[in-house]
Amino acid sequence: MNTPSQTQVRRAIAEAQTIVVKVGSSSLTEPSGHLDPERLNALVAALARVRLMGGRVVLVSSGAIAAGFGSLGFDARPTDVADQQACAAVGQGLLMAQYEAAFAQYGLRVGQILITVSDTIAPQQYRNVRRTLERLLDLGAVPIINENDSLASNEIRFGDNDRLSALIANIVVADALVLLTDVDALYTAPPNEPGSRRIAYVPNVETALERVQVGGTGSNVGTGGMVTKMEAARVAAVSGIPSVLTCAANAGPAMMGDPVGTAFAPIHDRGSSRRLWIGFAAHPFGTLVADAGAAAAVRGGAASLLAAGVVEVKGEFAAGDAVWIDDEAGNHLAKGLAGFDSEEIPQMLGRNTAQLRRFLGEEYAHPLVHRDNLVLV
Ligand SMILES: Nc1ncnc2c1ncn2[C@@H]1O[C@H](COP(=O)(O)OP(=O)(O)O)[C@@H](O)[C@H]1O
Ligand SMILES: N[C@@H](CCC(=O)OP(=O)(O)O)C(=O)O
Repeated sequence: MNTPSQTQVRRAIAEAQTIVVKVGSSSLTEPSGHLDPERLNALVAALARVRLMGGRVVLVSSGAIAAGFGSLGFDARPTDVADQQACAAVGQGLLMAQYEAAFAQYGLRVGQILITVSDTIAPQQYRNVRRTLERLLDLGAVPIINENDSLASNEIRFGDNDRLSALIANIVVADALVLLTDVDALYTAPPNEPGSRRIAYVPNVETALERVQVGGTGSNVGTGGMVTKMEAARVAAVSGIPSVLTCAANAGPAMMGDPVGTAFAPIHDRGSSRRLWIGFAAHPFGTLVADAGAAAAVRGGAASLLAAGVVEVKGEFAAGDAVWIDDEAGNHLAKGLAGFDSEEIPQMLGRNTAQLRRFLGEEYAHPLVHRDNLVLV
């Protein structure tokens, strides 16, 4: 696709019908670990304006842990995972109470959705999340999403909400993603470094990253810093979604297409959101090793992975879990959702569909990974 100009990208954001806005912990709380109602209300005012003008707004809000630790008696954001989960359980309620009251001033309802990575990998859950979000938007409500910190196991937590917001933008087929944080833009290096300069427009986030020095969080409540925000902007860009990164105080102007913060152009046309979700979110639990023929077929982009072309299965997984598809040299070719439990697969390897049907029964006469559930990496 042709690279759009900054003006075109800003205009696309201003005209977005469905918009996903992500706000970080540091933009909603005081360092002491209490919500800052003034900043939260200012953000809600900007979002309500877009909603009342007919836009469909999804808010991905961090801040549960930051809002909870002060009330639970911690002096600072705890580092122990169980402490963080307890703080999130308390803080999420406090956060939603504030949002409910703030949106109610504009006659708007909010709906809370808490998501874990593992909840959203299985096709059934993916469809449920999508359907609930769409119905909330159709009913005029503002969905407010956070990671389900109290349940998510640490190994597969997103941890920050930046990447989650880009995946949500995919799910709701958003026209724009707005990343709000405590710095007004992306800089050529962390803003406290002398000589770092604001970047107003990034036509290709993948190549730009080679020239920008991004660092971790600059606050004591945020997570991920600019690294995960760039990853979110990249996921949005390759999904065909323009994005803008700025500080929460600039939320209104950013959504109006004013030249604030940093705008990122889309770098591909839109793909299937479900496939993108598998590619970006699904955490692989094992590996299917393809022989040369199957590897070539998978690389071609339109083939399912058949048991006849698989030489080895590694790891333990259940049907519906994500797996890597590797070639025999160990290169990752694709990510996909397995059609069978790992323990069922060894007896299927090397057999064609007719043999699977004859020896194992009709229920085994299917691909190990169907092409609809497979994304090249
Ligand atoms: N190149 C960069 N440009 C801008 N900010 C950067 C850069 N590298 C690192 N940062 C840091 O990223 C921080 C924002 O991330 P984070 O603290 O995780 O915020 P949030 O809570 O909003 O997710 C900024 O405050 C800044 O200190
Ligand atoms: N889900 C967590 C998000 C953790 C976090 O701090 O994220 P962020 O501020 O977006 O870097 C919370 O609500 O506290």
